[in-house]
Amino acid sequence: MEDALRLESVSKTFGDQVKVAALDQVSLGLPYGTFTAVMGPSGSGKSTLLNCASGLERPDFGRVLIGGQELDTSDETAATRFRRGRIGFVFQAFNLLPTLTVWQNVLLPARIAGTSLSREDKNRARLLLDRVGLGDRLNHRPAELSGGQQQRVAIARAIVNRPALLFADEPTGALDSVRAAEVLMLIGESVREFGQTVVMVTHDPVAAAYADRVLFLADGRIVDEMRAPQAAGVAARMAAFRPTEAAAHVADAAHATHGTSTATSRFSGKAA
Ligand SMILES: Nc1ncnc2c1ncn2[C@@H]1O[C@H](COP(=O)(O)OP(=O)(O)OP(=O)(O)O)[C@@H](O)[C@H]1O
Repeated sequence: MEDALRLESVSKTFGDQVKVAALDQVSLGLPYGTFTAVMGPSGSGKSTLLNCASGLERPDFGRVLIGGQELDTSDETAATRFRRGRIGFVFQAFNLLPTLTVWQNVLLPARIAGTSLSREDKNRARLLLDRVGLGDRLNHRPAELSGGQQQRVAIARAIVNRPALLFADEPTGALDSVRAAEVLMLIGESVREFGQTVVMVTHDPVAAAYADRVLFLADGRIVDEMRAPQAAGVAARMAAFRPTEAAAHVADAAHATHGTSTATSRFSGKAA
């Protein structure tokens, strides 16, 4: 079976005079029903990877295949139609519509796709919103919620609509550790129960440890990976990047308490 997501030698450069290779011939394959975390120092290309993989940004070179089909971003309307129903996003700017209530925001993707959620889906949406602590906020508008609450609405929306591929950029960034753990468990359940494929950018080794696999980026390349990651091992790997970066990520890892690394390094050289 083809992968849920494949990148073949994807490159993306920014800048005119001074060129920055945000992605440098990145190839990867993510099977269906897998949860992958993407980590790396600031500026290593994580967001660019997410943007190119989801068709929000067009690579300069290389191909992106979703469910075996090439994502063609030359026709924006066709690309949008292709993404709809297949791809979900949880980004830092939560993309909630301000005039709609929590409940309407969660149901919106199904309405846009012209399908309606079944009674069972709606029950599940209610349960999910209960589980993320928003069961009593269904009629509130985003402006009446905190940043963390808005983030949880965006995550519930992404899970309820079950896109085959879900891209999440720092989905737990605005949450305290208890809420973050709840959300990450929900994402993990969604991967296992519904075969969703999730790609999550994070700076937090504890969050990354919920994934099946961590990809480490440096200077636009995948320089390492870890399967069945554990927080302490991920934190140690992050600490091996540049000293300035390491300081920030070691701080992140202060609450990374359990386990040891199960790194399967395919690369012997230093990452940065
Ligand atoms: N639109 C843009 N124009 C110019 N340069 C860009 C643009 N987007 C990204 N870059 C550059 O490409 C490189 C990779 O950026 P990217 O945002 O993908 O990194 P990142 O790993 O997500 O960083 P962070 O962890 O700080 O969010 C950086 O050097 C960045 O400055």
